[in-house]
Amino acid sequence: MMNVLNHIAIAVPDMSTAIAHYRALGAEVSQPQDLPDHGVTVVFIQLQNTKIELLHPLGENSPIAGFLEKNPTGGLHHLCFEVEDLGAAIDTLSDVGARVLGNGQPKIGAHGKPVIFAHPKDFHGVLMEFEQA
Ligand SMILES: CC[C@H](C(=O)O)C(=O)SCCNC(=O)CCNC(=O)[C@H](O)C(C)(C)COP(=O)(O)OP(=O)(O)OC[C@H]1O[C@@H](n2cnc3c(N)ncnc32)[C@H](O)[C@@H]1OP(=O)(O)O
Ligand SMILES: [Co+2]
Repeated sequence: MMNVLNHIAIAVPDMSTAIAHYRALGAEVSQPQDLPDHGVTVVFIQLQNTKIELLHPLGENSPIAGFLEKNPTGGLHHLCFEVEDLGAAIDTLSDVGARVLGNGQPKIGAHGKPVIFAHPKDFHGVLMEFEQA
């Protein structure tokens, strides 16, 4: 069901500073992408075996605003796994008692594919994102 780690997401209080840090390390950093439907601006750092997603709040009701209030210098925000069948993943999450966020309906993510999130309190303290492979 899940066998690829698509990205590791980090919430950052200042996107320009974060981009500069990763570029200084020689990382390949994408241009910022506003995702108003998700309340974030994202940047992807391409690695050989996965990606890092830098996240910054966008708009008034960003779902990551609370996280940055609690973690003002930023922090690891979520893991994103690719799954062959997102519908089956939703069913499995329900079977194991994990709440699927956003009324359980997939949304189109930064890669133009459907994604869902499972509540961190139901996954050992880790916010889990699942993206249709
Ligand atoms: C999809 C586009 C893009 C992509 O990759 O394509 C993205 O990844 S967009 C990423 C941004 N979108 C989301 O994160 C959507 C899902 N997230 C949410 O709905 C919220 O962030 C939620 C519900 C997980 C938390 O919201 P909020 O912090 O406002 O709620 P609470 O303060 O009530 O938090 C409840 C409880 O959970 C802890 N928490 C919050 N965020 C995280 C986290 N990222 N990792 C681990 N734990 C988290 C928070 O501290 C609270 O714990 P408590 O012990 O009760 O204080
Ligand atoms: Co993500």
